[in-house]
Amino acid sequence: MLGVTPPLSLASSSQNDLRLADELVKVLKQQKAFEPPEKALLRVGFLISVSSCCSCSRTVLDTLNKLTKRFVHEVCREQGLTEVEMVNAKVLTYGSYRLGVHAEDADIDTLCVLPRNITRYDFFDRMRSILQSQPGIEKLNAVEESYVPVIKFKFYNIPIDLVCAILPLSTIPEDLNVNNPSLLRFMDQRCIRSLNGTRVADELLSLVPHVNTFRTVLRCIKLWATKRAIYSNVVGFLGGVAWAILVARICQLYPNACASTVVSKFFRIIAQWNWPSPVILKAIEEYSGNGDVQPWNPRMNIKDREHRMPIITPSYPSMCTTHNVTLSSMKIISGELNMAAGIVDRVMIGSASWDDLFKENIFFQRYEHYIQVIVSADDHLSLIEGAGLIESRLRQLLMKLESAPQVSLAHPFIEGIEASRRCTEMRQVYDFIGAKPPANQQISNAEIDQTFYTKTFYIGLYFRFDLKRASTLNLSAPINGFKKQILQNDAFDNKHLQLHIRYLDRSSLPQELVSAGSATMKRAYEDTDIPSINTASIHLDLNNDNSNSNSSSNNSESNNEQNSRNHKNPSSPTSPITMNTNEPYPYTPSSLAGVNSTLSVPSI
Ligand SMILES: Nc1ncnc2c1ncn2[C@@H]1O[C@H](COP(=O)(O)OP(=O)(O)OP(=O)(O)O)[C@@H](O)[C@H]1O
Ligand SMILES: [Mg+2]
Repeated sequence: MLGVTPPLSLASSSQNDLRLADELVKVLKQQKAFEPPEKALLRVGFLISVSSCCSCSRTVLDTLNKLTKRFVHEVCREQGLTEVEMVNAKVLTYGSYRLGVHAEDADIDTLCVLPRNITRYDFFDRMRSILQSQPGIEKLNAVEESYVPVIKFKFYNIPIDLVCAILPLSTIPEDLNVNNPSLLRFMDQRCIRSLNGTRVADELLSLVPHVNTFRTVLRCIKLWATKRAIYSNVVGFLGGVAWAILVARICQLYPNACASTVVSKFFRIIAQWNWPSPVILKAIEEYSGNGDVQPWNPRMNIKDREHRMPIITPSYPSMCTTHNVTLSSMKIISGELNMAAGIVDRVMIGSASWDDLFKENIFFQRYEHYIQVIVSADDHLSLIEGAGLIESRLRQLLMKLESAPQVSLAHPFIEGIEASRRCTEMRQVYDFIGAKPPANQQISNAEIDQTFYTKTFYIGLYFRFDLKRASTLNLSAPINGFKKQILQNDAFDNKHLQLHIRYLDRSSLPQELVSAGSATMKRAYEDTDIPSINTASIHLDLNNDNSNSNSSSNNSESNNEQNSRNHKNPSSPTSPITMNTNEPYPYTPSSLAGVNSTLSVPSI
């Protein structure tokens, strides 16, 4: 038996379900949930021409492996070691690539496994320079201070995440078994976390009854979650590993069922899960007392009790993959699961098709009210760094917004949207970065010739009451609180970066956003006008409290001041606050109801 409870059914699937499973695979292929063979070859083994000026031909993973060995040998030589060639290092994969479920546009998650004489500093210094000078590598960004330190880049346009783990070994055997727990004993926390991705992927595959069924179902769920704009760990939804654990759990509960049956069970069971009961694939291994990485344990750690939808990795030390989930994102995920359960029920009886499951959620048509968080820079590298910081902190803003009594739902779009524009007048700059131009015409008309870059994050807002009838809504405390937090952060480079937050109603959104679906928004778009604030429809006061922001956000502040003056509603103080009946509530509260206690996992 796999899993922490006996299976719910050992039955095999019906002929009808088997036929639907075949249809599902066809639809997944049409939807590019499988990587086409030519791209697969580029990643793993086929020879490609590196560049016109270079006679050698290599593959992405093969090249990374060779660069890693070169890097380690260089450092060993500098350390004066003899027999440097005897010291080995290697690259492993993790994430969806290792699970065998990566889609056409997925990243490759890679891990450099390094011997004990190499330091993390060497990796971020020497390895980074080696990568930087490698043909085919671009957009390199090292995020050294993150929870799992990583170097991100594109290699022949394939996004790569490269992390490193230093093992307590003098050389790394080619046939290293990463699942050997004794390896963890003398490793630092960051290395343990980095190694964990590979260990989790291997263990996940060993904990499901049929790997092929698991993979098909996971491809289906990943595609559905992407189309419905709920696939993203960083902004508070679920990322690849969390969806993988959920799918693996349902596979365990129906070990003999085919993919279509498992998909239908998946939506019903997860929609009714008795949160915060955790989803686990095996009993969590207790803290061994070695090192300071403690497995997830809500009885011992207060922080772990805050997790709303705990989905726990199987390998020691078990971690919660969903600590970013907020009240709003939980409502949204539950609503989407319920809707999908209804669709799949119809697919199973032949009154709907799989394509109906993968209809895009048009985020930019769903809400009346949006907040734009615009980070801008005068060079692209600063933008990448600044935007990374904002994205990783966006959850703080979401939590602040959803704690405002009037806000029923704060829904982040799953990714920031990049734009760049060459500006020849200062007024274009102000317009582009979302700041108000100064009153002084001379400054505003001043000529320049420079390209500016922005990354814009969107939050859809749903209010508890009808804004047209209610008083002016003051969201200045959460907005300014968030701004202050960012601007005071040392990692936010005030010299090159600016942050502006503003309100837009749906009619003021960039047109291409409103017409494009969530999945097609992945591409950055260039030279696009971001409209100025539509003053006629604003009822939102973002700047009416006592909290002050850092001076570099002055433009935005004065902008908001102006707006709040423009939009005082004379009847507001006495306007009754009414429930919003104009717009159907996008995720019904009933989507949170329903408990299936028989499925809950054992107490922890
Ligand atoms: N919140 C998290 N908690 C624990 N591990 C995580 C978390 N996010 C990422 N990881 C680890 O990093 C790996 C790669 O993350 P990533 O977001 O690329 O997901 P993925 O499974 O590779 O899916 P995708 O196809 O979207 O790339 C995960 O498989 C997991 O091992
Ligand atoms: Mg990945």
